[in-house]
Amino acid sequence: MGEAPELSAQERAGKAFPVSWDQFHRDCRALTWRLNEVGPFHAVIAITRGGLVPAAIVARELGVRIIDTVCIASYDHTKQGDLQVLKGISEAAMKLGGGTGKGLLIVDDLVDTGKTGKLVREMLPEAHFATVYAKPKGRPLVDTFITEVSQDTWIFFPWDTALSFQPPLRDGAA
Ligand SMILES: O=P(O)(O)OC[C@H]1O[C@H](OP(=O)(O)OP(=O)(O)O)[C@H](O)[C@@H]1O
Ligand code: HPA
Ligand SMILES: [Mg+2]
Repeated sequence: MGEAPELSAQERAGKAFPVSWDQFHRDCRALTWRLNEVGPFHAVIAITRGGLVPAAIVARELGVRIIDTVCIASYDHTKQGDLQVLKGISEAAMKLGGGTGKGLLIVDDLVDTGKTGKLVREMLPEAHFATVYAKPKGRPLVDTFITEVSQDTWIFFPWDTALSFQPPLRDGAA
């Protein structure tokens, strides 16, 4: 008997949570309302690539113009592999955060298992970490987030999706 095919994280998740551009923008603005109570921040550090979009919106709302990136890859589409730091935090941003990240705001689209967030927190232990969405395993790592979804939910972001035809419920049943 052959081995069962390995399930992707998305397949394991089961439930789908699609997010439109409009919803994402609203959620980022709601996140900023909360962050405004915590700041001011010297700079925003976006965890690429998913953190780039919320970082742009949050930085615009908070009037922060210094934005740096930490480039980490872990999921190849929906399978999580080893974390790879492709680019670290710049020296200039490190200096602004006094070497520990104090006064810096780390932004990502979501925390899932928390592996990515943990790695960045280790680089900047005193920074504030904000994500738009959080799943229970990663939630303890995040200082501020907007919406929690269950661990068995897969979030579909608007930059990964497109509008497509859906057969009507009744006629489309196979
Ligand atoms: O909490 P974790 O289980 O570590 O997962 C969360 C991370 O996974 C996704 O990034 P991904 O590695 O897919 O890269 P991307 O941002 O370039 O899409 C997401 O944007 C988070 O950064
Ligand atoms: O639920 C998710 N959606 C999109 N990307 C992800 N990366 C980890 N978890 C997720
Ligand atoms: Mg990411």
